[in-house]
Formats: sequence, structure tokens, C-alpha cells
Amino acid sequence: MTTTSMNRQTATPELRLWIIEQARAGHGPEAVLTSMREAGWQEDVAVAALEETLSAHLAEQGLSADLPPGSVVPEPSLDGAPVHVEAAGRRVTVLTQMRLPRVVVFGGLLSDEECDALVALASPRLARSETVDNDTGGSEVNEARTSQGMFFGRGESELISRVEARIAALLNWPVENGEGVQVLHYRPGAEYKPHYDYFDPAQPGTSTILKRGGQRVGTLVMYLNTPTRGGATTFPDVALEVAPIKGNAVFFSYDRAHPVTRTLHGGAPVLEGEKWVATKWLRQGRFD
Ligand SMILES: O=C(O)CCC(=O)C(=O)O
Ligand SMILES: [Fe+2]
Repeated sequence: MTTTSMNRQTATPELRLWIIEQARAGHGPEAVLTSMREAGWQEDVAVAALEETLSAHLAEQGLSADLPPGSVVPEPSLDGAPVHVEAAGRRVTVLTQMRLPRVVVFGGLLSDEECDALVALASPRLARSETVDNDTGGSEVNEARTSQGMFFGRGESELISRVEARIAALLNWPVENGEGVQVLHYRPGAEYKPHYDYFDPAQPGTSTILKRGGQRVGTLVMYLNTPTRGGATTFPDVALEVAPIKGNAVFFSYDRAHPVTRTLHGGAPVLEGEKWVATKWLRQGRFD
């Protein structure tokens, strides 16, 4: 028996690597194609491999050349897909997670008593929320954020220290790299429009901000009560909405100050009831 069929060749990974090497060495496409033909590659297969390999290679190069370098980020220990994780003596539930953006929703991070105590301690210290002024590195009142807020000093009380130690254990990130816990209060109609939590490298005030602790690389938003309607934490790039449930928390990380992290997020308007959150921002380095 004889077989007369002509085998159709397929480009191999080795061929793709060889094409990239030829391009790097400065050989033009015609010369590379001639070499491929001489090596026995069918013309159409060679042309297709050349086109695909070079365009994919150029796209990769272009993308990585434009991006700021990636950083190490906080990350919970979720190997083995545990339903519960232990964080400084508290059992926390892993409710939901996503890879890009990196988002993890935790259940029962704070007890009801801890939530109530944080609200009670923050209430008398509230002022209209300010956002960082990107021009000066100072802060300013901003229409995008119609909540009221305050910052606790890091470790300022036993309660704050306990919560901070729990967050550090949960996210494997040093207490010293965290900003003070911020509490925000939203009344009906109040919202926090979609934004990134990292500091915009293009803004003139950013270099001043980064001197203390470097970039933000992660955020933990802890829900201190449950609004009746509205108030979800939204991630518009991926149409994700995290329900604000008392004691739960949403964590997200961003390894570079860039929209590729898909960490655009906001606090949707509170429609009924009120909303209290405590936010912990995590820096690359010590925030002293
Ligand atoms: O209130 C929320 O759900 C989001 C809060 C937030 O984005 C922040 O504090 O940076
Ligand atoms: Fe935020």
C-alpha cells in the first residue's frame, strides 16, 4: 500500500523562535522567507508563520514597553482553595475571587461588635471626604466623593491594632506598610464615582506622595453596616458588583499604577439606608 497524500506542515514553536531571532539579527522578511523555503517549509505555511509570529511579538513588546514595572502585591493564602482562612485567630470565609482584576471577597472579617465600635468611634470625627490633590500632593474636597470620612491613626487603640493585625495576617502584608484605617459614611444619594486607588504617575504631586511608603498596591474595603438598597462596590471594567454586607470585605490589588490592572472601582449611590465602610490601603513600603 502506498500513501500519496502530501502532508501539510504546521509551524512549530522552534520555527517561531527562529523567526524572532532572524528579525532581531536584522534579516529582512524576504531573506527569512527564502531561508525557510530552502529549509523545506511550504511557502504558505512560511508566510503565515512569519506574519503571525512577528505581529504577536511586536504587540507583546509594545505592551510591555509602555507599562510601568510590576510590583509585589498583598495576597491572601488561598492555595488549595480553602473555604475559610485563619487570620490572627479569626476564621474568615472566602466568598468570591477573580483573577483580573485581582479581587477577593471575604465574609465575616469583622464581628458585628467590631463594626459597631468602629462606627461609634468614627462618627464624632467625620468631615466631608477629601481626595488627594494631584497637583500639590495635599488634599481637597471633591464632588466625585460625596461621603464623609476620617482616618484613624495606625495602632491608635486596641481595636484598631487588632483589626490591623488581622488584615496583615490575611493579606500577608506588613502592618507597617498600611495607611491608617479610613472610615467613610454615605447618606442616601451619596456615592464614590469610579476611580483608581493608586496614585497617577502622570500627576505632578505624585512624586511627593510616593516618598512616604511608595505606591498603593492593594485596597481592603470593609463594610461596617448593610445599606437597605444600593451602595455596592462596583468594578465597571468587568461589570462586577460586590454587595455591602456588614462584616464582609472586598480586597483588590494592582501590581502597577495602570488601567491594565482593571481595578477601576467605585461606591454606587446609596439608594436607601446609609452605608459605612472602613478602607485599608496598602503601600509597597513602610508608611511611617
Ligand atoms: O465605598 C466603597 O464601596 C468604595 C470605597 C473606595 O473606593 C475607597 O475607599 O477607595
Ligand atoms: Fe477606592
